[in-house]
Amino acid sequence: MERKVGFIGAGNMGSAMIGGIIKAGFTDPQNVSVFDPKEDQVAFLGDQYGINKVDSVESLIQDSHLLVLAVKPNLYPTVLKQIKKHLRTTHIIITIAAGVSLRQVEEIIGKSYKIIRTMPNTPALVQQGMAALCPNEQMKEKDFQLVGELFNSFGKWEKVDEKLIDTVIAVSGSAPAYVFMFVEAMADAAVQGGMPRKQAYQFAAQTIMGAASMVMETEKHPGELKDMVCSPGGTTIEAVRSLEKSGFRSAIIEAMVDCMNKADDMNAQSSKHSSSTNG
Ligand SMILES: NC(=O)C1=CN([C@@H]2O[C@H](COP(=O)(O)OP(=O)(O)OC[C@H]3O[C@@H](n4cnc5c(N)ncnc54)[C@H](OP(=O)(O)O)[C@@H]3O)[C@@H](O)[C@H]2O)C=CC1
Ligand SMILES: O=C(O)[C@@H]1CCC=N1
Repeated sequence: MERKVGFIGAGNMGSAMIGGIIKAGFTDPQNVSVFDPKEDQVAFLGDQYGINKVDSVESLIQDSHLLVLAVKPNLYPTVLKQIKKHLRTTHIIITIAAGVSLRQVEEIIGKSYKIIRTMPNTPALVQQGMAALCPNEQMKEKDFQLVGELFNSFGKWEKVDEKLIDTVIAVSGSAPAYVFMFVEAMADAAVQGGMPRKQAYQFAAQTIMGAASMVMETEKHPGELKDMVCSPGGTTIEAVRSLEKSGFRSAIIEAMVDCMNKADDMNAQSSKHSSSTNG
């Protein structure tokens, strides 16, 4: 029972987690259940991974130990109210939504449940995810270890204080989108230089993956790694000069600050909503 995982919602993020979990063999596919009103999506996941398709949230809860709430943040209050009456205190409730705090979840279902707020990202699909985990007080060490193992199956994770979660959203949850834009822009330029587009994506993506691996494996300062590419009077320093002129770093920093501010606005919105619906 311990490794039975139920997904309420299996859109972009839920299905990425499911893909990683099955590929890593965290549990048998028959131990993963999914409930989502999108029938074609559920059928696709069932065919692709051999997981259980269930037609009610009640049976999913009944048959799962780990419950992943993979619906949009605005649906959290509705879904939490719906599942509340079926929950057992042994369940581990895993939240993944931007802007929904542990406190807000506890305000709806009560404080006696094991809840862990997490922030995954879509590279989970290829087992290269990065996630943050913030457990509530009911989570015991063995519960936390189990969730850690679940998240290990689709990438890396760090335990963080919940007050850092908006920063996590900016630096990893939302960040794959900016990296995909970077790949696209690099490929566009390579196409402009005459390279076929498909080949351009390979060159751009492998270069980003290689550079990221150098940061992780050498533990050298990224500035030093950049300097190692810049030959005096060479090509790279021309590109670096051009990027600095266009405000490349500032554009990234500003984008991430906007991302954090948006997450903070979402926190405020959902907090207003939960206090208005809970008296
Ligand atoms: N996408 C990402 O990269 C990341 C997303 N997240 C978080 O993950 C959560 C889901 O986001 P994402 O996967 O992008 O969203 P999606 O819209 O792709 O997926 C949500 C899924 O939930 C379904 N759904 C709607 N209502 C219910 C319900 N009552 N019960 C079960 N399923 C339901 C939706 O169906 P329908 O479309 O028919 O409504 C949809 O298939 C959000 O809270 C988001 O903050 C966190 C990190 C990264
Ligand atoms: O865009 C969003 O709100 C979600 C949260 C992190 C990634 N996607």
